[in-house]
Amino acid sequence: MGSLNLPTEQWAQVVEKVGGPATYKRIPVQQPGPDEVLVNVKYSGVCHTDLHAMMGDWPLDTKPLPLVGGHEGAGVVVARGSLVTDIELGDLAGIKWLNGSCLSCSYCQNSDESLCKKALLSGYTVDGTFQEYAIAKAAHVARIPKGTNLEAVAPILCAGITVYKGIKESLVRPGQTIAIVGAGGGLGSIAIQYAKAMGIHAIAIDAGDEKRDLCLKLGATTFIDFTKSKDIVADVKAATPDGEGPYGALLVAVQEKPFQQATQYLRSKGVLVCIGLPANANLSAPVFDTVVRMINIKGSYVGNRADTTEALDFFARGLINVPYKSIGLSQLQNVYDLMHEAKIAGRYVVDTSK
Ligand SMILES: NC(=O)c1ccc[n+]([C@@H]2O[C@H](COP(=O)([O-])OP(=O)(O)OC[C@H]3O[C@@H](n4cnc5c(N)ncnc54)[C@H](O)[C@@H]3O)[C@@H](O)[C@H]2O)c1
Ligand SMILES: [Zn+2]
Ligand SMILES: [Zn+2]
Repeated sequence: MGSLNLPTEQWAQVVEKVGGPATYKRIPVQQPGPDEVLVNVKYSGVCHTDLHAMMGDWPLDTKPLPLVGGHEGAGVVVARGSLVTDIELGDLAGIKWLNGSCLSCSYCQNSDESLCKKALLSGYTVDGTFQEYAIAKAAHVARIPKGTNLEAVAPILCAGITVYKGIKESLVRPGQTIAIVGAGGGLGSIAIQYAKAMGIHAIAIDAGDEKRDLCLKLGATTFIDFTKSKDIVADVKAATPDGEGPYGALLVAVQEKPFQQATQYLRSKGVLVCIGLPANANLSAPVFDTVVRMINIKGSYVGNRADTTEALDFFARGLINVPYKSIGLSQLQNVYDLMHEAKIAGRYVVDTSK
């Protein structure tokens, strides 16, 4: 194994029981296995998924507690296993939700790596990036170009990849309109900019003046406040040129209701892309309408390695300005509290040095 000088202990945020809170404490620095790298995480974005993981919201077990969350980690490679030859010590790298996958099952062969049954999930089935030193499979770490601002790029590693892939899955084309539901949050605010960069009009749906101002500043064509609108379906349709509704809807909200509404305002042949993962939520739609209006309903789950490279390339070209606020890793629980109340416009990024 090759490595730079490493400490034996580090600061981390550790979840010790379901429901939290996360505890800021010293833990040992781990060594990477033969096909892994150790990344000195400088900054990590805080995704709503981290909060779902701590709260035990999903029908999918985490690794046995204690768990270190986090999966938008941007940093520097400081150690690599003996089999790793294509990333150097000192290179910039990103740890994403998909920490590793088997690379040989039929899903991996088809580049649907997120569907791999042996996938390792950062901050969920393996310890993640809310620590100073985190491990990932070398094949899966994102290659980040030299000179990149690690604080600004961190949210691309989950939010960016996920919404970029989701917009592609929506099949919405340049010149057409997409509805982004949950547009003022982390995924949503970044989705507005990918849509804009791809030449797609975005109808942003969320709540409150701060999120409205942010969405419009980031390039949304229209903002609809779901707490004020008397008829969301009518308002969304009215925001499209022919009144028929958008070609696609990207659901990044953390409540069930908007998933049900979306099939009603999509234009015929429209595509509903489900990305948000509210706890215990179900999705139903009238069969008759779905058939005769040819509505498509699909899920989209992060992205593969090519999506990662492409999403980072949009960032590198200056097309995506992640709206983030920075805070010390020690303050993570405060971010979770704000997130739980839907009070975060954009993304929080934690700095692992404080
Ligand atoms: N599918 C995937 O691969 C994937 C990847 C990352 C995150 N996620 C999930 O996406 C969701 C969003 O994550 P985030 O980090 O952006 O969360 P966030 O808390 O930053 O944003 C969620 C937003 O949804 C808004 N919202 C709530 N109810 C709404 C409603 N009825 N209509 C419109 N907006 C509403 C909130 O006001 C908030 O702004 C989470 O459930 C997360 O787990 C999925
Ligand atoms: Zn995430
Ligand atoms: Zn696989």
